[in-house]
Amino acid sequence: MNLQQTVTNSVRAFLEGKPKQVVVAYSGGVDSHLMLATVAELATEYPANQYLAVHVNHGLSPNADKWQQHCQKVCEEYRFPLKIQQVKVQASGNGGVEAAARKVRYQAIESVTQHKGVILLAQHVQDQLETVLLQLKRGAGPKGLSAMGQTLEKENGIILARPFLQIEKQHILQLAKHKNLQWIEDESNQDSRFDRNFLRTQIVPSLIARWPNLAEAAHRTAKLCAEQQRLLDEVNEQHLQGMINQRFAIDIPKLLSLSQAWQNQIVRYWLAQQQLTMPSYSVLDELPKLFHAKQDANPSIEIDDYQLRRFRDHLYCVRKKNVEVFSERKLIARNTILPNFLGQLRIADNLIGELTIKSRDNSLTFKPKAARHSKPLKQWFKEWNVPVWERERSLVVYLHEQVIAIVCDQQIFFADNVSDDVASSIHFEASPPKL
Ligand SMILES: Nc1ncnc2c1ncn2[C@@H]1O[C@H](COP(=O)(O)OP(=O)(O)OP(=O)(O)O)[C@@H](O)[C@H]1O
Repeated sequence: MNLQQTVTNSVRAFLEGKPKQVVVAYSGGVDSHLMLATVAELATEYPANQYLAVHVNHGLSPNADKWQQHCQKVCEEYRFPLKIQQVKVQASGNGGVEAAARKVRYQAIESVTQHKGVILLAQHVQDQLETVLLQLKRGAGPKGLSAMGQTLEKENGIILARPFLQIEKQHILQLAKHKNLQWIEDESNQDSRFDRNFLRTQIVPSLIARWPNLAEAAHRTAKLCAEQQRLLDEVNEQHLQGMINQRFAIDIPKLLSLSQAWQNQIVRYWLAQQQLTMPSYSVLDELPKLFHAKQDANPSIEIDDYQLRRFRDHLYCVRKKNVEVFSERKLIARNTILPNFLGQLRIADNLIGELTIKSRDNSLTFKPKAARHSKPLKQWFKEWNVPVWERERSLVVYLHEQVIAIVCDQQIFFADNVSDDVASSIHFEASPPKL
């Protein structure tokens, strides 16, 4: 098979099947330009798909606007629809500006991608080698060494795909030159203050000169680690299911009945299920103190933007900024992601624009459906055994001026006077999802 065919086939695999939205993450660099060119060529063969290119303008480089114009020009030539996403990058926490830019970039691209849509990213096998090396530098275990997967279906139903992950950078360059593509060079790629650039410009070339197959070998290691991690996660899942309550809190005595290594495994798996940053091993070492603190103590462990807390022999994970500023919002979309990990509301068309959600008002009296007597909300929380910090996170759903439901802690409660029609038009998915 020649190079052109290899590249075309690697992309084709993601365009086949049921019609879907195909989103090309287009930076203007050579890799994603070749991706765009390949998709543009194949699009006529798969006309039922919906196509879109997205360029994220981070505004970080003095050339950012020129790159944006370049991407607009190229997409016009291909007659390929393009969406420009302007973002603001605020460096904070681990990884500095690079990590912050990556995070907002993915969010910006996903925000224009539909459920079950595929985002095509143009990372290649040398990028994979760099990722494995960066993970080694962090002392990662099998999960980190799994590096980038070829396909990943995210919790929000969006698929991240990397068709070029087994393709050599030099082959991408060769084909791009052959096709006479005009791409931009990001000058910051040469800045070796960034770890990835340091590896790319100063380390990887000499490693590849000595071991030409190293990138492929690293990709194989990543795949093997991902496989091991999947096996481990199957067992983690079984353990976790046997020890979590309705609020996704871990039963501490059950956890402590396992070996230390499994305890660490399960806590890390549990946090990963909630999409939270992984704590370091030194933080995990603090857990026994939390587990064995006096019953009347209120201990907590701080990690980035969340806390681990113990409440009635259960381990809870709580966002530090407990109440996201959220005073009132009219629901104008069929799917609304609620703040504070409360979950997602799905609303039938007839109720869109009619419903409003507001933060909880303490004075509210609410009567859950099927309850016989109306009681203050406070009372319900007590009866449901909702920890104090979680009470702050509930939201009230209004239909016009009437309270019809309360979303609280992985559940939605409808008021008694709500008709079955209205109640069945609102679906609530808890977050994190029940596994
Ligand atoms: N500003 C951006 N807008 C849209 N997609 C982007 C942007 N930056 C990167 N991407 C996507 O993420 C992938 C990985 O990013 P990375 O920074 O490694 O690539 P790059 O070197 O900037 O560009 P390229 O891969 O196009 O040569 C890119 O291949 C591209 O698909």
